[in-house]
Amino acid sequence: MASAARVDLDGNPIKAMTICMIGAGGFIGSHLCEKLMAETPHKVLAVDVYNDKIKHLLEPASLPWAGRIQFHRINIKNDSRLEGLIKMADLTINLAAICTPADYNTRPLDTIYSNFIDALPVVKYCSENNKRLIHFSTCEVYGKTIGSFLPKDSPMRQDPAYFILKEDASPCIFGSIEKQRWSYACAKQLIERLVYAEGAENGLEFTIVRPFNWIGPRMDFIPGIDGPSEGVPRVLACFSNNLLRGEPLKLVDGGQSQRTFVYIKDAIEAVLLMIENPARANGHIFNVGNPNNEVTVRQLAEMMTEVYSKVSGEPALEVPTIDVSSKEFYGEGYDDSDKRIPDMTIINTQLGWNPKTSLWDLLESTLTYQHRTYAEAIKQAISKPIASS
Ligand SMILES: NC(=O)c1ccc[n+]([C@@H]2O[C@H](COP(=O)([O-])OP(=O)(O)OC[C@H]3O[C@@H](n4cnc5c(N)ncnc54)[C@H](O)[C@@H]3O)[C@@H](O)[C@H]2O)c1
Ligand SMILES: O=c1ccn([C@@H]2O[C@H](COP(=O)(O)OP(=O)(O)O[C@H]3OC[C@](O)(CO)[C@H]3O)[C@@H](O)[C@H]2O)c(=O)[nH]1
Repeated sequence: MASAARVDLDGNPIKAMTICMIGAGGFIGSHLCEKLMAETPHKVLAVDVYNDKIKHLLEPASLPWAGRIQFHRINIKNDSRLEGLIKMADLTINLAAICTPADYNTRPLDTIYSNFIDALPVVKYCSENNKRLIHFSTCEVYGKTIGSFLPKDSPMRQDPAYFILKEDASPCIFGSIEKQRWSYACAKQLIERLVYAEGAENGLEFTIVRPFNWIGPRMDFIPGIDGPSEGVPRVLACFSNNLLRGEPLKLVDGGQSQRTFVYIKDAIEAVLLMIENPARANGHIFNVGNPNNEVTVRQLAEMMTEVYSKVSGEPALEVPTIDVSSKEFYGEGYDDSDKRIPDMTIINTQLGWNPKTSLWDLLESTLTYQHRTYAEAIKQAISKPIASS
């Protein structure tokens, strides 16, 4: 039976479009490409320096969507082919970024260039060619909550007005300049302001996405297995690496920071709604997160330890966590967001989207993937004698 014609939220038929996806080879990009290939008629021009996370979508030629996804190995810093791809597409999605906190204070210039300078031509080509842009920013543009400046024991800290982060109301509050951690968030803030100005002055049709800690399979890398041994990925991969190696999980400054985590598969649903409902998404900035999944980093470590024990069948360590200073773990210039709870009003109103997956469930499916993918390789790596110097 022919599948029913797909319609948008207002009942209009959805026409097949061509999407230029920059950064398609990354964590979010790979899941978005999977969704677009499996559930839509759209075509993807996948632009990235790497394609290992989307190779399963590109080969073999017998895949049902073959011909609808093309990989272009391009570094957008310096490649004249970029404008041509943007002109070929109906929509450009820009995911490209250095977005691992360990880089922000140690590679601040690369971080600023990647998140601001390198995005400038993408915005320019979209605006000059009247092409729609979905630009990926970050929840980190909010920085710290207003409540974090109140006395520690102030009851006002419990008032949502002091911590709920709202796209069209909350300020962006960063640390001082020598806290170079904020190089990333500040670069993201300025590119948001440039996109917004292109919309206001030149009519660019844009949507800005502020992801709130999206996690799931294929996020970052496991150091020493599919990434550099000395690499420091984001917390999911750090903790997964510790669990896979039977090491205690390191809690930076005691793991007191709070985060809300959303399952990548829930978040991708929100992005697909933005893609296929331009009339509802254009001109908006969207928080995309799960306010129901808030934990401290310490609680995340405890939950991941429990879930990993269940999926691997291995007992947890007697002492599953150790505290480390941020200076020791990240080096000079680190600082942190205290709390990140997204206000969901705008995305609910415009797109009717809400996340579905609990933190326990998303950790169970993600750690099952991590164990299945890496446990054997880690066992081999650990059993190999260290080459004598
Ligand atoms: N994952 C999250 O929870 C999260 C949270 C906040 C913001 N974001 C934002 O979402 C976007 C995607 O994040 P992700 O988690 O998929 O990260 P990722 O690092 O997995 O993916 C980024 C991709 O961009 C590519 N890239 C970087 N610079 C490039 C260049 N010059 N030319 C071509 N390709 C380049 C990288 O090779 C990588 O594949 C980023 O802009 C990030 O700031 C993600
Ligand atoms: O081994 C570890 C690793 C990290 N932490 C602490 O966990 C918190 C979260 O860290 P992380 O996931 O690396 O990143 P952030 O949430 O701080 O910022 C990211 O969020 C969005 C994005 O923009 C892109 O993904 C990025 O900036 C943090 O408090 C670490 O200190 C730990 O204790 N142990």
